[in-house]
Amino acid sequence: MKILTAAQTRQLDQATMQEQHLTSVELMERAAEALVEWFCQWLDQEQAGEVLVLCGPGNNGGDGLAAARLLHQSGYQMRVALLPAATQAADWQHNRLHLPEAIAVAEINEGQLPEIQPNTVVIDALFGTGLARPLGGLAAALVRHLNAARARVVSVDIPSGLYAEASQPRENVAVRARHTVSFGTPKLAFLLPQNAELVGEWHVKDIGLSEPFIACSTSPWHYTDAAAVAGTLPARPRFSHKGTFGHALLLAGSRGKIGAAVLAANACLRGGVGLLTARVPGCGYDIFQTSVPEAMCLADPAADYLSELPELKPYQAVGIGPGLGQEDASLAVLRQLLEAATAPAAAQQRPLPLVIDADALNLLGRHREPAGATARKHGAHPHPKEFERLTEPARDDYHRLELLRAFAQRYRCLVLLKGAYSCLATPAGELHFNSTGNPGMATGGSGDVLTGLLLALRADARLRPFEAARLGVYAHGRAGDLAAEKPATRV
Ligand SMILES: NC(=O)C1=CN([C@@H]2O[C@H](COP(=O)(O)OP(=O)(O)OC[C@H]3O[C@@H](n4cnc5c(N)ncnc54)[C@H](O)[C@@H]3O)[C@@H](O)[C@H]2O)[C@H](O)CC1
Ligand SMILES: [K+]
Repeated sequence: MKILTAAQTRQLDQATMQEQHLTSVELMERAAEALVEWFCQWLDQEQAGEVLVLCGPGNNGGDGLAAARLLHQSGYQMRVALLPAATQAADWQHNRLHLPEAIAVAEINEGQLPEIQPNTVVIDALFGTGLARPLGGLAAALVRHLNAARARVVSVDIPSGLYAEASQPRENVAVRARHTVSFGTPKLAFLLPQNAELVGEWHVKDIGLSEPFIACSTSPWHYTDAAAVAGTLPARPRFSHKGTFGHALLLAGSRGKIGAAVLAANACLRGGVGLLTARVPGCGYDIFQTSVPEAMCLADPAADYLSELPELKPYQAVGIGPGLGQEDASLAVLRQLLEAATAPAAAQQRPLPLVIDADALNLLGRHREPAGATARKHGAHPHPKEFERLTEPARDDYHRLELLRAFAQRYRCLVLLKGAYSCLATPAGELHFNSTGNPGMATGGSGDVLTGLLLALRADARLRPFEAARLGVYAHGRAGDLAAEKPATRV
């Protein structure tokens, strides 16, 4: 799914109206209906009590007025407060005229901010994608008043005061919503950790916006949902054999961290790799062979860490990092691997795909390796701290995305920045945010499992690098989501 800018969203509205012969009032009605449908499923009339709708002067406020009417018709007890402005949008005026008289309407002023209790349900329809500048004056005072009340807030389209895709100073005032109900496509702002407390849980409702327009729109931002990965994984042909799916090499483990190698290896096998060989330090040989009997194992001559790179000829992909440790000898192995994988004399028919993670990235960051030499044609997946070690400290989440994008473009590699919405940057400058996964996965070993899964998919020559990476990240999160759905086993 594409993530569009506020400007593109306005064009999308126009295109939808033209294509479907709709008036703007009708499109607003669709948005309000979608919001109300969500609202009614969230809280019934009794649970909601009195619902206060705060309306700004634009179409976001118009959505709020239309929703107030529809909720009133569904039996909710409604109250509306209007933010004064010199002019109001035409569709706002239409919906103001059609607001049932039974709904109490008040105009907000500095000395008389609406009464909001902690149990009040508030629909925030002050500003949406038309926000043109930071909130100030009465609007800012109102939003501060709302936030201080700690009420249950549902923001329409986007929390008022938050820009859809632009960075903004943290001191800017914005609504802190419990839920944000948006239309058509998600906003970039929803996917960034720094906005999590404002956006709350977000929901994107389909209001039938123009598919052809969305398909033609260009955007560097994408949201990987089930539809995006559907059909990516090639079927396993009946006459396939283990060679069909590739032979992967995993370089992992050090004393005390052989578990990381085991986790990555198991994930690689479950990811469907044809053959897996793991190179582990001498101390890990017995542990590994016992824990992962399906894999082959090469013991490194050093007991506690990896010190030698094995022959690479047999492999279609190499993964390095899980539990690798920080020994200089292991950094030397990593350097040899990077050199061998990129050297023109390499025997492979295609550049040897690498999956670089965890301690391997820390090694690169600690030694400030020239990133071009290390990352070219490879896939790396750091978490934010690891990424900063590879680049520079980010001013905020938007800046981090810029750094990520620039890094992937400059060094022509796929880079996955791990987080709640892990972001995969491509050499073409696209950013793909993953939709799956849950906080239960924020635990040691999750990253090792992802490395193993990505390694399996990269070893399968039938998948293109980007497709393999996007699918691996999606499937990893989905596995976590399925696990979270299972009832916990009590011992
Ligand atoms: N396809 C859709 O997603 C649909 C969205 N709809 C809703 O329309 C809004 C966008 O409406 P728009 O009129 O463009 O903008 P706003 O309502 O956000 O605000 C514009 C209004 O506010 C003034 N203004 C802007 N910034 C400030 C500020 N900082 N302080 C004070 N005043 C400000 C500006 O001058 C205008 O007067 C979208 O979010 C959806 O909620 C449609 O309903 C249908 C489809
Ligand atoms: K809003």
